[in-house]
Amino acid sequence: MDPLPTHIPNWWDKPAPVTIPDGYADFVEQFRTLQDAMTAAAPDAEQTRTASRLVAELIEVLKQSETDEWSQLSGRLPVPGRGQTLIPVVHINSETEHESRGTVRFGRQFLGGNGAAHGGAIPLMFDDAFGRFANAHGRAIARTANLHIDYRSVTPIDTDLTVTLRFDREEGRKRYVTGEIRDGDRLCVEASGLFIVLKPGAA
Ligand SMILES: CCCCCCCCCCCCCCCC(=O)SCCNC(=O)CCNC(=O)[C@H](O)C(C)(C)COP(=O)(O)OP(=O)(O)OC[C@H]1O[C@@H](n2cnc3c(N)ncnc32)[C@H](O)[C@@H]1OP(=O)(O)O
Repeated sequence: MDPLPTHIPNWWDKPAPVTIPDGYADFVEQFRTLQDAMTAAAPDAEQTRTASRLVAELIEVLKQSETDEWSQLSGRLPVPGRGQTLIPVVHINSETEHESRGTVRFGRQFLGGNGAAHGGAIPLMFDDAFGRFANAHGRAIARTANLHIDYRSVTPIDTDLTVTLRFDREEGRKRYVTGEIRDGDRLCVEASGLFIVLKPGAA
């Protein structure tokens, strides 16, 4: 597992960092496994009742620590996937200011049909990966203005795929990024995005 820092950094101009408890990263991984297991299962009535009771207990435990956006942990961890269990996790193997290379594996929860990843999971992955990359390397905060996806061939689930992101150019407040997913040599997806640096005072 990727090493977990002990605190969340301030991505926006917000108060004090939040402490990450021991075991939280493992819990996030378990939660992703739960989503895969849920998708892959065909429980009988008794198994459904048991699973439902356990999930109800889990909800009760988590609700005890419900908090605001700036204190929550999910989506804010400075690690691959950011602790956001909805998003396919891109593991970065190498990165410069201009290019990022890594891997992604779409688990069973991202199944569209017949072994192929859902067409909506792919832009979700790119928005997050582009968003992180476009905002990395000391660059000022920018938001996605547009995102374009070309599905060139089927993207398989449960397969280690390579992801490449490129920071193509910057024109004033506009940042242009492109990327692709490959299964071995086979091109699965091409993507491009426009990120716009926020105007002073914009949130
Ligand atoms: C959220 C970030 C957290 C960062 C923290 C640290 C990172 C931690 C990791 C986080 C990883 C997750 C990252 C998720 C990233 C999202 O998903 S962000 C959420 C999705 N995006 C949004 O909600 C954005 C909604 N839209 C907006 O807020 C505004 O439209 C925008 C995009 C800020 C632009 O508004 P604006 O600043 O008023 O821009 P404006 O002055 O109208 O236009 C500027 C230029 O851009 C052009 N332009 C504007 N929109 C478009 C467009 N759609 N198409 C083409 N051109 C356009 C204009 O024509 C203009 O061109 P020029 O005349 O200068 O040549």
